[in-house]
Amino acid sequence: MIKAIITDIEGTITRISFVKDVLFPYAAKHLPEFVEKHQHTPEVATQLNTVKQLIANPMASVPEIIDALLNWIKNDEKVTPLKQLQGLIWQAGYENGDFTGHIYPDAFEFLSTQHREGTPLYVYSSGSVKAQQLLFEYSDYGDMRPLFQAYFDTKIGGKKEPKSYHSIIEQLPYSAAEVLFLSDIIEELDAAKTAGLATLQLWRDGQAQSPAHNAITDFNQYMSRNV
Ligand SMILES: CSCCC(=O)C(=O)COP(=O)(O)O
Ligand SMILES: [Mg+2]
Repeated sequence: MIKAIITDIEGTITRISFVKDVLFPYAAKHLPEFVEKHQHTPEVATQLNTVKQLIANPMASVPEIIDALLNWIKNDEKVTPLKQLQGLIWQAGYENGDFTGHIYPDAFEFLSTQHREGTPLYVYSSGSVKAQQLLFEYSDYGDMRPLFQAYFDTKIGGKKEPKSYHSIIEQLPYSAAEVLFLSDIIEELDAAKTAGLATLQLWRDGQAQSPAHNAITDFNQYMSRNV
């Protein structure tokens, strides 16, 4: 029996094009100035040091670090220091009203219903916890943060690695089999299933499907119990 739900964000409850065509370009546009300006604040300096390690260049200059980060944005690489910096950069965009966090209407209805009926909801996304909370605080439906119990990002591990799901389950008062993981990406669902979680794929944008996981095109199908 499912007692809790962990949801992915992009492609599952949020349109992929909102992330790719709105959030990523905003981050790319503002990242150089943001890094130049905040490079000495501890929160940013820690991430810049991690970038230096990842590009195996301990002496990398700020422009070289910026180039690496912009390249990762271009290739949609889920690299933790980039995701952490993106969260910090998007804050201004949300606060200035440049955009609101996209949530599919059926996803909002589903999450609200589950919350109302007492099913605890958790988030696991490659976007940083800060980025997740901003998206929900400034969502199309207003502040959705009260719907969620806790948030996980790649600080706990990559989403395609079973051990990340083991680590999350260790922090929850449920066994793996009692938790449903929602995602649009087969490799993430495979990793969750290997860790013992129940899985359900959201198949909204023609993503690859796998017979290993139930799939729905929107949450109305889940709510009418067609899965
Ligand atoms: C949390 S909003 C930003 C989304 C993002 O940066 C991202 O990489 C989305 O990855 P997900 O794991 O939610 O598919
Ligand atoms: Mg996703």
